[in-house]
Amino acid sequence: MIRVAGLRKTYGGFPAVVGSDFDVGEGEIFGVVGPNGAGKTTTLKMLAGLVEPTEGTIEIGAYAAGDAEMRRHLGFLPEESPLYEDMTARSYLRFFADLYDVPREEATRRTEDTLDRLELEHRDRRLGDMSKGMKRKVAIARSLVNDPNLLIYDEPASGLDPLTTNYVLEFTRELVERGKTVVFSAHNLYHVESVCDRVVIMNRGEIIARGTVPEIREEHGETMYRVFTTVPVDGATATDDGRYLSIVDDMEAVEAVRAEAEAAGGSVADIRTEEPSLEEIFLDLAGRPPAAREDGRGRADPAAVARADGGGGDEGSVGERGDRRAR
Ligand SMILES: Nc1ncnc2c1ncn2[C@@H]1O[C@H](COP(=O)(O)OP(=O)(O)OP(=O)(O)O)[C@@H](O)[C@H]1O
Repeated sequence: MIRVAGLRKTYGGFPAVVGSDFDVGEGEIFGVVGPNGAGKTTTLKMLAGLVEPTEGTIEIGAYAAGDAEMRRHLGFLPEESPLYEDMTARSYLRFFADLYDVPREEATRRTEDTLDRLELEHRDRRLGDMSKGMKRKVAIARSLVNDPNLLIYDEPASGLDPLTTNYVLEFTRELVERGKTVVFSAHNLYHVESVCDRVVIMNRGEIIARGTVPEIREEHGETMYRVFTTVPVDGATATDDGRYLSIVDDMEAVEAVRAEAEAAGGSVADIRTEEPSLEEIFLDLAGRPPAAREDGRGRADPAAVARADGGGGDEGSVGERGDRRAR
């Protein structure tokens, strides 16, 4: 549905997006991920035809990005959605439906359905008196008034509480189940991991990884193995339930732990694999923490998780991986 080739955007010589290439299939939910300043918003605005690329092409179905006919089938949710503060949710949505010439009855049905699904209460309250989460729901409903088949959502869940975030992400998934195509950006990698079919990871204007989350894991991540033995082996730590834990990064090392345990008269009691999260892969690729962690809205710090559960849980930590990899 979307074909992007050689896309580049510079602002007064500053490269915000550097030679992007990617395709998005019809009915796909596609994530554009990266830290603040990675070039996500610029990419999405170019897709929506709101920013002119410096170089490159964007085809959306049979149209070029920005084509007036294409825009009729597009719903864009900006990162910050300024709403007319004095309007109520209902009057605001009716206003936008009128701009798209949606018949009144149809518009009412469509917007009420969306607001029901998003559980927006107080639909006749002034937008200026609504919370951030409520405003975001109204903005999402606005992106759907023209029943578009392509939705471009810039950070749809950014800054929302966990419950509202969940609603928004689930709702985004539902849109795809209803046959729509969704491209959305996020700096919280967990949001993307839980929802997207495919992603591109951007950093400083560049795509540094792409594919499904399992593909990215396979290409860039490293599966770790937590091997529990009944006797101590070199480098293992004792667990609360009287076993010994070794963390290693390949099957050869697993076999070495097994051989050592058996030589000491013990055995391997359990082996658990541990897949790296997208965030851990990002850390490895970009070499610095994503913004999600900087603003405290990201996933829990894995090192803190490991500390809290004594290192014996299924979730590993970046620090732990680094420390034990030497085995
Ligand atoms: N209109 C503009 N003029 C000049 N520089 C810009 C403009 N818009 C974006 N930039 C710069 O381009 C880079 C990419 O910005 P962009 O907003 O696309 O990033 P982003 O990944 O969406 O970040 P965020 O998560 O903070 O929204 C940033 O360094 C930004 O400062």
